[in-house]
Amino acid sequence: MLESERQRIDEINAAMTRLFEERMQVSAKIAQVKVEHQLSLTNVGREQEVIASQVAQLKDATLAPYLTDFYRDVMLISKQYQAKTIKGLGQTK
Ligand SMILES: O=C(O)C(=O)C[C@]1(C(=O)O)C=C[C@@H](O)C=C1
Repeated sequence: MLESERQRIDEINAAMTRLFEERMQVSAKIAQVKVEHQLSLTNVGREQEVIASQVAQLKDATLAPYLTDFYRDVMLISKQYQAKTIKGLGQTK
């Protein structure tokens, strides 16, 4: 019971983990540019744009509120990582 569904979830999780890691690496690079140009970490307009464009790609529109929450969480985690990255800049240890 549920073996094949859990196996598929495991495969999807593995793909998401790989993409998560890649996304966080890009996020850290953005953080460095933001420091150099003295930009704030949060860009509300960009966050709205990300959510709207991803929601528009859904085939099942009933998932819109869940995908919105998902990207809100992803971007919050991204900003937490950016803040930690920035704190580490210029430190020798
Ligand atoms: O695009 C940016 O400016 C980012 O810092 C990336 C990102 C994201 O993780 O997608 C994170 C924080 C911003 O508020 C908007 C988007």
